[in-house]
Amino acid sequence: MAHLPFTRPLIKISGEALMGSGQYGIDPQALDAIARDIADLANSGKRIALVVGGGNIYRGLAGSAKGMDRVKADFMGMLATVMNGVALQQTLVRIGQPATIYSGLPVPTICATFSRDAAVEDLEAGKVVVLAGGTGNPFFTTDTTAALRAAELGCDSLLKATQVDGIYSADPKKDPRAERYDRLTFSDVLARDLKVMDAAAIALARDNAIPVVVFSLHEQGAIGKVMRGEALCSVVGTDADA
Ligand SMILES: Nc1ncnc2c1ncn2[C@@H]1O[C@H](COP(=O)(O)OP(=O)(O)OP(=O)(O)O)[C@@H](O)[C@H]1O
Ligand SMILES: O=c1ccn([C@@H]2O[C@H](COP(=O)(O)O)[C@@H](O)[C@H]2O)c(=O)[nH]1
Repeated sequence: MAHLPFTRPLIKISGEALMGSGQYGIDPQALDAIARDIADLANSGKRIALVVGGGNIYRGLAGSAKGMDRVKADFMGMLATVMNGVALQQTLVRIGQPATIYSGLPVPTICATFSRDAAVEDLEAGKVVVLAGGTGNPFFTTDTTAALRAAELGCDSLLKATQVDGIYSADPKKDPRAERYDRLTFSDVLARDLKVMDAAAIALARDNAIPVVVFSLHEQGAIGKVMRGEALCSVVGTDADA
């Protein structure tokens, strides 16, 4: 496993990872562990932007499958990511790591609406920038948000911290015979319809030449470990990188 040379990563934190061993919501211990891992990385000089998912609270598709209007359900999903984002930013600040939060969905009583220039200024000042509220639009996901914000903020990589230790030939939670890949191209992921991230996110990362790294957040210090080449991951790049 190789050390990852990135200095300005955008890290997408899975909402489900915030549940810890629970089935729903936010586990304070899991939140604390993730925040400490991120703070260690920030202290090593990396400029870090974070996009947080909402799968521990609400997903629009699940809501609409049960009869909810899709657009309203997606707004509920985006609100879930605002809750996770506030929890993460507050935990970072509590442990001494300067951090700001912006939301793509305007909720001005809670936090500032996303501004690219303000977020870049915060990154340059060494603050961790938490990006909640998705893109602010229904029919998208926080993976697409992560690829979009990575391009807007000039990030050099998109690290997807999730439930699985990489990209497999099929969903490893459903197919125990699925094979894990160390390296893939964007075209591989799209052509083989590997559903670890949605196609819109992969296409945006490809078009902006932003490598994508998928790894598991389950181990203590997982983000630091993957950056130092001490944990499994799958790297998606252009044909030239592969
Ligand atoms: N080919 C594949 N390789 C790896 N994982 C896959 C693949 N296809 C589907 N998956 C599934 O994708 C999941 C990760 O994406 P998912 O959108 O569910 O969660 P997330 O983006 O990490 O965040 P959230 O919990 O906030 O929704 C993995 O847990 C895995 O079960
Ligand atoms: O731009 C966006 C981002 C997210 N949503 C909704 O939020 C939930 C939670 O995000 P996950 O990526 O699934 O963690 C998602 O299911 C959508 O309902 C959105 O509408 N627009």
